[in-house]
Amino acid sequence: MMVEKAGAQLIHLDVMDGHFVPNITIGPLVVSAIKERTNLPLDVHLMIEKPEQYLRQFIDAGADYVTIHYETCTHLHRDIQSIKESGIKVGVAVNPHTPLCVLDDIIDELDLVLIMSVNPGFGGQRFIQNSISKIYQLSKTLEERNLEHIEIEVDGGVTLNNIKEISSAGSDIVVVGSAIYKSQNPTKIISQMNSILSI
Ligand SMILES: O=C(CO)[C@@H](O)[C@H](O)COP(=O)(O)O
Repeated sequence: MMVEKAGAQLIHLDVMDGHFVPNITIGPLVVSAIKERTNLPLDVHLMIEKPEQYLRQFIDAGADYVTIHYETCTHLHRDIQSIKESGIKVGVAVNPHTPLCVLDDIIDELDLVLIMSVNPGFGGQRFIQNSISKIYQLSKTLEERNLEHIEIEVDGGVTLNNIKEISSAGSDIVVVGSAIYKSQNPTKIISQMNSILSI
């Protein structure tokens, strides 16, 4: 896989259902086909309503992380436990309008928090600048609560121009779509980003 050879560390897969977000992408069959073509961890981001009905299928398809949205889960704690019981990593994503405090009572159950830095649904959008203070705030909270093993992931509008600021604010994982896939030279972009991040 090109991005793996170029130095990507993880494959982030956007699953969209045309309900929670106004776009439709892939399902478990595609996740399992990608699993066969890479050794990188698969980070499956479920932008779907009623994710609890589909967790088993994405776990069986080979997800190493499953991330569900705070906004789609009526019984978030139960859904987190279902993912954890399968032995893979669990993440919770928050939309740009959702304050981090909604995670206060479940955050210690998590492996990852995904801060959406665009409104979910489409690639190619502009990074929402307020996300920087959100990343700082989460990073500070994790430090204060002795939860620094929880990874902070940032998704949407990441480019060569802002990746340093995003990383310095405290993110551990940055998801990059258009900046790589719409580039004339994706390998070079990955290598430049890795060098900015000292990877
Ligand atoms: O989940 C989403 C959008 O819903 C993101 O993963 C974006 O698709 C990332 O793409 P760019 O913003 O980097 O183009």
